[in-house]
Amino acid sequence: MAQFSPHELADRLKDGLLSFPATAFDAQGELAETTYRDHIEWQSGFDVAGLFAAGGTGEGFSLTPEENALVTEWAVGSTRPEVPVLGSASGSTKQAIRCARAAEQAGAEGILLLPPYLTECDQDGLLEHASAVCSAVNIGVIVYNRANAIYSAETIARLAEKHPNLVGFKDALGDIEHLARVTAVNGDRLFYLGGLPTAETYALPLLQMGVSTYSSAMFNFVPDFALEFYADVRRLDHAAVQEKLHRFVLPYLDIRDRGKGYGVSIIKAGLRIVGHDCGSVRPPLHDLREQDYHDLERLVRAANVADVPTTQKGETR
Ligand SMILES: O=C([O-])C(=O)C[C@H](O)[C@@H](O)C(=O)[O-]
Repeated sequence: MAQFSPHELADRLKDGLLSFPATAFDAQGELAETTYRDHIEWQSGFDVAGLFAAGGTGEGFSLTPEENALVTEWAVGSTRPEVPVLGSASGSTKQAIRCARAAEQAGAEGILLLPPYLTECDQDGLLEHASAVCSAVNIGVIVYNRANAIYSAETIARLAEKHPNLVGFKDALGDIEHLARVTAVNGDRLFYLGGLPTAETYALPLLQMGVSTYSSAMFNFVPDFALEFYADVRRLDHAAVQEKLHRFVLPYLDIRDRGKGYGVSIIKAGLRIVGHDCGSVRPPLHDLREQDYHDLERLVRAANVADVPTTQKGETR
């Protein structure tokens, strides 16, 4: 049973950093329950506004619906009670409904609706898809504007009018005109969160457009740094944001951009480096190549963004 109404949830999420925990796998690529629960406990011990299980960084796209339900249940059971957990829904409309209902049953406070796979879709199709998921649950729903699910401002308005539990719009398109339309048409009926890869990069300029928070993938392994970055953004402290971009975020992007899918793989590498190993990524992603791993390790040390256990020093994987 959810503790927050959809609107209470939105109020809570919009003014704090959002955690998107990695999903832990064992050496065979199967879910690693204890490691995952430990990771959630660690992550929820920080001052985050919400925790999104099985999102993009959580490789939600590589989980079966049964695994998705388990991961959400474990997250709900391992987080601090004050930190709301949201589940994810993806794939066909039927599968997304199944995931959304399972998350609600597991005690999730909301759902992030990921894009459906493969096919292109027009606005009527997207409206029907998102509408079916919103109708299937009572908890809050956030749509993820990305890939084949690009919602027009009008589609969002129609969804918002029909479904009081649609509370948020997460953007990973990064098209300023599109975002301006969505925010102008929908105003404060929704809250807006940034979801471009390594969302810190865009956080300060997007705040001007009403995007008051973002999904921080790097929070997984440099939580203190990510929280300080968010605080700098909200204080509009340009100098502090620039300093952190130069010291860590930009050189981090240089490593992330060396491989497709590295946006997620680099998080698992970072977790290993800081001593919170959550295993490898699942195909179709692959882990960082050795040189990239070592470069990330050197960067984490040089930028002084996390403690690196001494046993990790110079260790090859
Ligand atoms: O679904 C997710 O995990 C995210 O949206 C995380 C993002 O990919 C992004 O915001 C990031 O990399 O910080």
